[in-house]
Amino acid sequence: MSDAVSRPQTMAEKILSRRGDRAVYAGDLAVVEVDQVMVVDSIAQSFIERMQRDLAAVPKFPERVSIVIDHVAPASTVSVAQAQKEAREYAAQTGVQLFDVGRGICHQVLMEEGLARPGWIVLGSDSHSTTYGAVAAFGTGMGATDIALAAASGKTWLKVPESVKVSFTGDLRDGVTAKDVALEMIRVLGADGATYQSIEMHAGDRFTRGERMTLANLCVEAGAKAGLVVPGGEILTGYGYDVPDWVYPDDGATYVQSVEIDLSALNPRMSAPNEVDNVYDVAELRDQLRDTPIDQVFIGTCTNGRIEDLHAAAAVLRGQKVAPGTRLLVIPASSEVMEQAMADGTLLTLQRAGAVLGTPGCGPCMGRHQGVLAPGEVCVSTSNRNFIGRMGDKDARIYLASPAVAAATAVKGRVALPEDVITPTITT
Ligand SMILES: CC(C)[C@H](C(=O)O)[C@@H](O)C(=O)O
Ligand code: SF4
Repeated sequence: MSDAVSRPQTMAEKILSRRGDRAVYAGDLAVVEVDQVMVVDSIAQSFIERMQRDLAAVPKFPERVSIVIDHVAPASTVSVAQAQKEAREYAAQTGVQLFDVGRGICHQVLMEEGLARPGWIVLGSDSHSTTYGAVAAFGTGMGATDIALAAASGKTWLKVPESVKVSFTGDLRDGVTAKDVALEMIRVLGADGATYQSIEMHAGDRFTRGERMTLANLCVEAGAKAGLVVPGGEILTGYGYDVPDWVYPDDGATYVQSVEIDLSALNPRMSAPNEVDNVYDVAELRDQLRDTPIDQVFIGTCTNGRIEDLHAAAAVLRGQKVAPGTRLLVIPASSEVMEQAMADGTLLTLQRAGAVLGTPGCGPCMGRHQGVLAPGEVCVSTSNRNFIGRMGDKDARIYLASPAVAAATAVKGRVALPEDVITPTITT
């Protein structure tokens, strides 16, 4: 055991050891305490059924369980409304926390509420729960049964994942964003290139919390179990987090693969249908798609619906108009983001440019409501998935990009770069 304890560990191994009762390494089975269990509306009914019917249990620590009504909010059909009503009643009965219609997308809300913190284990009934890795929390998605077991017992078990080390070097050029980095990372790793692995991202002090969320969010698109960003920058200084010393990976920890991404060499990137790792330079697709009108542009989601994303879009859209024939939907990731964007005039800028604003939540991201696509339609979206049928009809096509590229595309009605819209100011 003492020998085992002294072996260098990755971040995933560190967190799973700390929240369990022994030192664990990739391949071991770990039984760990769970700091937060998050349930989304779409899964709430099966979660409640597992708790009540299968386990005959109540949440062991109600304050460690949250239900978020975000995926289809406000409700679109009677059956959705009924499921949400049951979720509300369940929260009232058991004392678990409820974040109702309009509060926002689960991952954004948990982060804003301080329900994901460095060194924690956060389980969500949603695959993009890797997002919590932005603040060095081991976040991962699980199905209703595992989520219910964790809520009932306060614990979970899992196989400790192997880790992939991704090191970022250099600095981003102007106009290149964390979304471009995330898309490039998924291209390099491949859509199933990190299956059941933890992607450990070494970024130094680069990237804000929101940008780190974008990076960790996309990790599941390489199949990852978790996406952990080594704490630095704003995480140490900006949000009052207590970042424990033990959370950092050890020198000499074991990685299955090490990848280096030179940020200074990156251009704005875009993922073409129908796989997230199908990534090209925007400039290349702009040329290829010169004659393809874009029907819908969607700015929002847990990937890119934060205030900095709306600012980036507004910077391009200020004084411009959305192209005739193109719809621009903007859905802030949370009520907090919406309030900030209201207070600083961002929403007015977007609205004046012709954007349609929606209730904070997932919006049309997974094709359930608020902007689904018709057969043959083409959409540029700031979300994280472009699979066949993801946003509506199976013959619609989805391109994934950063908010600035999405905004430029809305103005041009064709795939475009911000510089196609904004003329650089010449200073003397
Ligand atoms: C509804 C939910 C379970 C789903 C997920 O797991 O990710 C959704 O959020 C998505 O993005 O496809
Ligand atoms: S915004 Fe999209 S990706 Fe994120 S949780 Fe909602 S449906 Fe899933």
